[in-house]
Amino acid sequence: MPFTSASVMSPEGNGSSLGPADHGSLLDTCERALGRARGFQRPVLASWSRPLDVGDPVSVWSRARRSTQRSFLWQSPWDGGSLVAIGSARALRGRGEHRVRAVRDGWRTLVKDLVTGGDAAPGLPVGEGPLAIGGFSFRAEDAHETGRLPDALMWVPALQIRSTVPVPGAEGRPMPAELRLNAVLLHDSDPEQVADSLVHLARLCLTPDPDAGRRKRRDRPGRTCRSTELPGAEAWKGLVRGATDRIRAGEFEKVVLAREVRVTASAPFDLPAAVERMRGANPGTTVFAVDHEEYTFLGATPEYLVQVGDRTVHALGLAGTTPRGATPEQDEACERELVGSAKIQHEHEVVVSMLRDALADSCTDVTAETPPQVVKLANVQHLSTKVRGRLAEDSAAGVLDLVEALHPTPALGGHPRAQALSWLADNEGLDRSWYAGVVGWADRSGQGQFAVAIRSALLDGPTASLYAGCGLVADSDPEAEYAETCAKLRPMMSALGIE
Ligand SMILES: C=C(O[C@H]1C=CC=C(C(=O)O)[C@@H]1O)C(=O)O
Repeated sequence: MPFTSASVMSPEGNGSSLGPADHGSLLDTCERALGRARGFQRPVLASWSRPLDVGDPVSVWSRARRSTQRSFLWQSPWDGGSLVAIGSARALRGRGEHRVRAVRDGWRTLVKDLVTGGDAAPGLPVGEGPLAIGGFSFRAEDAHETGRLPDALMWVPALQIRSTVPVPGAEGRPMPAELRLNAVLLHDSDPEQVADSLVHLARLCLTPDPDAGRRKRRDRPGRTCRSTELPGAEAWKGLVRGATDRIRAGEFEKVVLAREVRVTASAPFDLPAAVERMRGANPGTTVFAVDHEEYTFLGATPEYLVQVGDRTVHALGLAGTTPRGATPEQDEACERELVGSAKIQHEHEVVVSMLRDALADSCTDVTAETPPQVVKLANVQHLSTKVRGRLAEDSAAGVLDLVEALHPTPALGGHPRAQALSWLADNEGLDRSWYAGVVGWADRSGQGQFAVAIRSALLDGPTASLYAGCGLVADSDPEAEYAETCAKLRPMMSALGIE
């Protein structure tokens, strides 16, 4: 594809197009990577960047996501970071027990010979250079057995745009961002061809979509939906009773039991519209979407597993739930129950103490905030505790090592982990896939952010699997737990337009 300076124009005007000098600099980066690939006789990652102005990054994702097999959207309230990634320069895979480590090792090897070019954008949230993005299923075997999303899939995107999340009302107004184009060069690659195809991709992502307005107007088509609960409501409540029996018998202390609602619609779901609704209705959550082949996994989660920036580590204990009240008085009563219930406190403390212990292996100055805070979401409220530490001077651990150490926490699996997971494997009867897994990104110096993928759904055209789970302890009540899962499912139902 021949390059012309006018061929890569974004809708946002100045600062948002690539020129011939950019093309020359990108080509130079690819040529240097080729030289290194020939010298070392191994694949070399080339990563070229430049500052750019973008309007709403979500609109870039919306128009470009289906042009390649993989895309990624990330909008986080933690540091206001936004990431849109299209295409894949290199997949990093892992299987089984050591899947996170396998991905980490693949990533480390790839960035060892990294060749960079262009200019990085200053002043963006944490994260630097090319990123590895993607996630891990709840349990290593799940996805492998059923062939939906892989156990572990991270990849280096061909195109990544990092910026900050637009403040409400400012969507579409140009703001500073970094465009980065990545490719892996082999000893026999043609650098000109590589550079041209990256420019072609950038054009695709940055060129305005004349249909964007029309698409917004098609927001809620007259779609009809058929839903099935897996398992059925009474069977699920029976499982709750079975779990609490085992807990009282001393087999384990806590288990997080989930259920699925499978929805078949008369027409495919409108995912850009769903993302818009999730963003609008769930402030304070991380909105993510992972496109992999025909599947899309998306969610708006209030929980993060771990964040590493500048050698500071943050983990979050989020466990213990009550509904939101219909009036301020009722809401306060629900909050009092959340804060005052010994059962909920216990459910929460199990998570926080595991996080504290796990961080202590690689961190100094590990602290957990006390007392736990109350996080209010659209229709539920949770107990929340931030746990923080500093990576020890002699620690080489990065964010992926912490993912391996922490996942799954007792907020998703249970405690003790092995016994709870074994009970779930024998009884839950669910393919959780990436629900209650982790989704996020890592940079080459071990910084990164991983969210816990709850309040999420896995979509395949007109079929959606929605998930929700509850932490069970000895005195959990099946009816109350069932109602809690209904409340947790509601935001995704509304986002997808399922009534
Ligand atoms: C497992 C889920 O939530 C977890 C996170 C917050 C509160 C939870 C609870 O109170 O049970 C769960 O541990 C879910 O939303 O599917």
